[in-house]
Amino acid sequence: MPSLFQEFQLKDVRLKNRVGVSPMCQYSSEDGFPNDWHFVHLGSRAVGGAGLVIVEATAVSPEGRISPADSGIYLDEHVEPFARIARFMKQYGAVPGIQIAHAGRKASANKPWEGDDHIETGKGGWDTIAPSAIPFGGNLNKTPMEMTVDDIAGIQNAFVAAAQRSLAAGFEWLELHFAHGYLAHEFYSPLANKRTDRYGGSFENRIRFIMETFTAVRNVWPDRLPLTARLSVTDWIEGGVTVEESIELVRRLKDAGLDLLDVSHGFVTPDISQVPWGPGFMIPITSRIRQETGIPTAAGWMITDPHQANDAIQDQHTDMVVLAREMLRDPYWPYHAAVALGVEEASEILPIQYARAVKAK
Ligand SMILES: CC(=O)[C@H]1CCCN(Cc2ccccc2)C1
Repeated sequence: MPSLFQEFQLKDVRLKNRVGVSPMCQYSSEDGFPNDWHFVHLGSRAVGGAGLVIVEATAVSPEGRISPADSGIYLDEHVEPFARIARFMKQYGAVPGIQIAHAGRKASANKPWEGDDHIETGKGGWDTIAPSAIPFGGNLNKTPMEMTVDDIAGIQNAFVAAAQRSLAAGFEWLELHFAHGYLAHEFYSPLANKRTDRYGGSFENRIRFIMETFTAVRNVWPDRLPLTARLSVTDWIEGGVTVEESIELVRRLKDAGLDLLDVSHGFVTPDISQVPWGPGFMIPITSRIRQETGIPTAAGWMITDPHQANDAIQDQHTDMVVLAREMLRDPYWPYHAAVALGVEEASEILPIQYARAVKAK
């Protein structure tokens, strides 16, 4: 069986293959509620054969949404609509996952197709918060309010409550969003964090928010279920976070109970000129982190080809892959990959309703 289609056991959860659907913002909610769009968008990727489907960045508080249309799990009423989606995904063989997030200074923005820019406070937007009163820049140029230590504790409590609601909704895989220039990454990166208290300055201080938040969530998330994190392991920019620092952070998260790292990069400033874009460009860095920390990994970014994905796993560079845009192009990518890799009975990746018919020539 090709490596891509071998099962993957993580704690008490077993993925039927190594293909994950990356969390992808849909900007399609009202007051955070998932709806028929999310049910079809996520359900169809479970039907298409992915071993893991992760729900988009779901806000732990209303002001933690990137846009007013982001999904959220900051209300108890959010649980049941998400539970319906998680049940369906599980019924069709995908492990139901969810990413919980706070957008920090990148919050209060328009949808990408409506400008991707900040919305003025009082005109549909809201005041943003961050470790320091430093704007992201570009079209997200609102200056955030510097968080007090009480604000920090409040957001950490919101992450804990969001984790508890995620469990109640039936999710079995939780990913903390520590990447892409959102709140946790803003604390981690010297490019965004100029604090002079115990949450800023030294490496120890800059990782404090991440370590405290992770530990608080670990304490409420069952040990038998994977607790994972997506981390921007490099800012690519002088003065930003480095892979070397991130290896030390990952070691500490692993010691604190991290079960897998979803390796990502960048986006703490508008400058993406240093990013070495290209097919699978994050696989070598993922491999290094996996090697040097021993943490199971998910590799993402510009992975599109079945052989490319299979080789990354076969060659021990990562435990699994997470696909985003490729899954938008083709929800049935896992089935097509199985055919491409010569998996016997590839049609059985699909639900019973389809399998025989799909096999027939
Ligand atoms: C929530 C999150 O992490 C998402 C939001 C949308 C942009 N994503 C990052 C991204 C940037 C440029 C091209 C593709 C993807 C990050």
